[in-house]
Amino acid sequence: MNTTPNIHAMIVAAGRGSRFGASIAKQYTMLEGQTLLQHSVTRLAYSGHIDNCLLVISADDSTAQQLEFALPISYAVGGAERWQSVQAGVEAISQTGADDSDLVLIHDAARPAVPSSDIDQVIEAAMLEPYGAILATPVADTLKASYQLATSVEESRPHSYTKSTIDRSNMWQAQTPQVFRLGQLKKVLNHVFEHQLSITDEASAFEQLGLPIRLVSGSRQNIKLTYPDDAVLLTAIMALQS
Ligand SMILES: Nc1ccn([C@@H]2O[C@H](COP(=O)(O)OP(=O)(O)OP(=O)(O)O)[C@@H](O)[C@H]2O)c(=O)n1
Ligand SMILES: C[C@](O)(CO)[C@H](O)COP(=O)(O)O
Repeated sequence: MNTTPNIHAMIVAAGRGSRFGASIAKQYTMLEGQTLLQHSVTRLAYSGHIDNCLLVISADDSTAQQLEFALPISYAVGGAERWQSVQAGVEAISQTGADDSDLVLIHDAARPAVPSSDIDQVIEAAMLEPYGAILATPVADTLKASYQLATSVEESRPHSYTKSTIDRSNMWQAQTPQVFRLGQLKKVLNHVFEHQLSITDEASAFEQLGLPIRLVSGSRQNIKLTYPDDAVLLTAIMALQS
C-alpha cells in the first residue's frame, strides 16, 4: 500500500441548495466576509497535505471563476446528483495522469467550518487504508424511527409518530472530507452507475460492496449548511473559529 500517495482534493459545489431556499446557491452565501466555497478552499489550504483544488461546479455557474481562492484552482462540471458531481471530478483527476493508488479527497462546499486538523487526520488515516477513510461524528441524540398517521380532513399533512428507538451505540453522522484510493473510487462509482443506485455519500458505495472505510471522529463544528436555521449556528461557529 502506498502510504505517501499524491493527494487530489476536490470540492463539490454544483448543488442548488434547494433545502436552504436562498435565491443564490448556498455555497455562495457570505459568512465572515467570504463565500462558503472560499472558506472551504481555505480550510483545505491550511492542511499540510493539499496544494491545489478541483472545484466541481454547475454548468451555469458564473460565480466561482469571479472569486479569489487560497489554492490554485481547476474546474469540472458537476451532475444532477452529488455522486455524479464526484464522478465528474474523478474523471477530471484521472485525466491528469493520477495513479490508482493516489488519494482523492472529496469535500462539501457547504461544510466551511471543518477544522484543518480534522482534514489532516482523515488524510493520514486514509494513507494507511486500502480503500479510504471519512470524517464522522458519533450520534449524540436519541434516534427515533417513525411512522405516519393520516389526520383529520381539516389538517393538510399527516403527523409523524415514534415507531421505535434505534440503538445509537454504533451510529455515526457522516461528514466530509471523505478520502479514497482513486482506483477503488472509480470502481465503486461505476457500480453505482451500472446498478442505478442512489447514494448520498461515496462511503456508502464502498459499503454496498462490503469494502471497509475507516471512520475518523471529527469535530461537531463541521456542520453542513442545509436548512435556513443552520446559518445561525454556522455563523456562530465561524465567528468562534476566526
Ligand atoms: N448535484 C450536486 C448536488 C450537491 N452537490 C454538492 O454537494 C454538497 C452537499 O450537498 P447538499 O448539502 O445536498 O447540497 P445541495 O444539493 O445544494 O442542497 P439541496 O439538496 O438542499 O438542494 C454541496 O456542497 C453541494 O454543492 C454537488 O456538487 N452536486
Ligand atoms: C456527503 C454528506 O455531507 C455526508 O453527510 C451528505 O451525505 C451530503 O448529503 P446531501 O443530501 O447531498 O446534503
